[in-house]
Amino acid sequence: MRVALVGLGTVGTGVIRLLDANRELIARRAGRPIEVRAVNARDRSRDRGVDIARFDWADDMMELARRDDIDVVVELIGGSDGPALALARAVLSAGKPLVTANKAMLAHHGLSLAKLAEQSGIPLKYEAAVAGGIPVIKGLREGAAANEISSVYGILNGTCNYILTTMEREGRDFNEVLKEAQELGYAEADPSFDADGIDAAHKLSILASLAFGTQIDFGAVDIGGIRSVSAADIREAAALGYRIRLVGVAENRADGLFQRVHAVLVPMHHPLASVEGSLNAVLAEGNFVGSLFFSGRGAGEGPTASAVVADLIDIARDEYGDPFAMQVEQLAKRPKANSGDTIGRVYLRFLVQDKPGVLAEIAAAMRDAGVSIESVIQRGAHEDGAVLLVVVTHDTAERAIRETLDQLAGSDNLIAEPVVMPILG
Ligand SMILES: NC(=O)C1=CN([C@@H]2O[C@H](COP(=O)(O)OP(=O)(O)OC[C@H]3O[C@@H](n4cnc5c(N)ncnc54)[C@H](O)[C@@H]3O)[C@@H](O)[C@H]2O)C=CC1
Ligand SMILES: N[C@@H](CC=O)C(=O)O
Ligand code: NA
Repeated sequence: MRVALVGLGTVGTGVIRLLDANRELIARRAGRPIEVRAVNARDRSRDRGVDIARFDWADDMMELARRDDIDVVVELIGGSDGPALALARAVLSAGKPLVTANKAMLAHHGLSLAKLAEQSGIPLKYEAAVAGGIPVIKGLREGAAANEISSVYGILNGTCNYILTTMEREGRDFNEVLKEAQELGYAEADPSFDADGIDAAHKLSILASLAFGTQIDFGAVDIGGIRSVSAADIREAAALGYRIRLVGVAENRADGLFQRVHAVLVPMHHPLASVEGSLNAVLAEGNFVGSLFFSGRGAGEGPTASAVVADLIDIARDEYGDPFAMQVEQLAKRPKANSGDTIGRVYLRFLVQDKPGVLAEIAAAMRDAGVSIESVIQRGAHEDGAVLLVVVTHDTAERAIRETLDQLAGSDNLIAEPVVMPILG
């Protein structure tokens, strides 16, 4: 099977290395050899540590869609629109199979691309796009296909998980650890997609569609990131028996689809608490299978290449079906659920003035909103006479937390925006 690779960065070079290293095994498993025939990237001469001189260099990536000597195109450029989308459309319209790791493109255009694939009766495969090397697309699309799935959630961004767990273990600074994650090849070209939760939201919207049989609705994901999580939050959470993780949650609720990415407190005994570094994990609840837990490396060269090549092997074996497990027209359109109804315990961290009446003001705002307090921790002088105040609530509706914060907005006693993190489980 003759492959064209477009994009020769972390993932593209990983695919070349993997196909070189496991050539014989892959040929036996795929039933035929899989070989890279042509490549294209922005820079032809960059030293990538792999020999690309043995492949045809395509000056124009779009020609790859039309070439008779190419059976499959692999898009590893990235970006939701621009050249990646133009290439994907051209490849599928030409009736050629496409493999992509591009979750941004799928979150925005997955359904129209799946329609093109359907029309041509050819595969659109994207295992690498969600949770890197973990076969979660295959797991949900095939393994759990018999189930009604009510929720799917987990750690979907390796960069954020690497940052949070390194900050936790080594007490190091956010920016320094982010730089390291970039050097390790985990981060997106624009790392704010990682830190601000957008990448995890892309993946969550794809997972939700696959799990629930609904249309991808990236615009309906509530998105938060990890920039506001401080070393103090990590310490306070640990003292309370929790770890902080960026988690994406999707639930198929009676009133609609709930999709959210946010930093949460995870109890130490919860399976997500032991997910460290660039590992990802996904949990799903099926009505017959029960709980499923998938874990493995969510980012980086090797794991991502592993998922891309698994897709190529499926195509070589002629094993594929509808990209989102059913025909696009069968996917239901659901409204966004009302998140105000979400019930749970919440961690609130305030940085306040060290003066009488501050605690009373916060407690009054909570009382007025009907929020019941489980515990309060006040840590002496923090910085410049400020005091750190951590409040953990009993089960409470999210709208009551919003009311509390609205009431406190603009208070002279608050030195910084309060940090709010739900407590999982
Ligand atoms: N790095 C990772 O751990 C993972 C990455 N992904 C996805 O895989 C894709 C590739 O990611 P990386 O390899 O990390 O990115 P990268 O930035 O290392 O490589 C991107 C490659 O695309 C090429 N490129 C960019 N714009 C181009 C253009 N206009 N024309 C031709 N070539 C162009 C660059 O020259 C480079 O070779 C992205 O969609 C990313 O979101 C998915 C899972 C994990
Ligand atoms: N930037 C992403 C790469 C994999 O999808 C991440 O950190 O998870
Ligand atoms: Na995957």
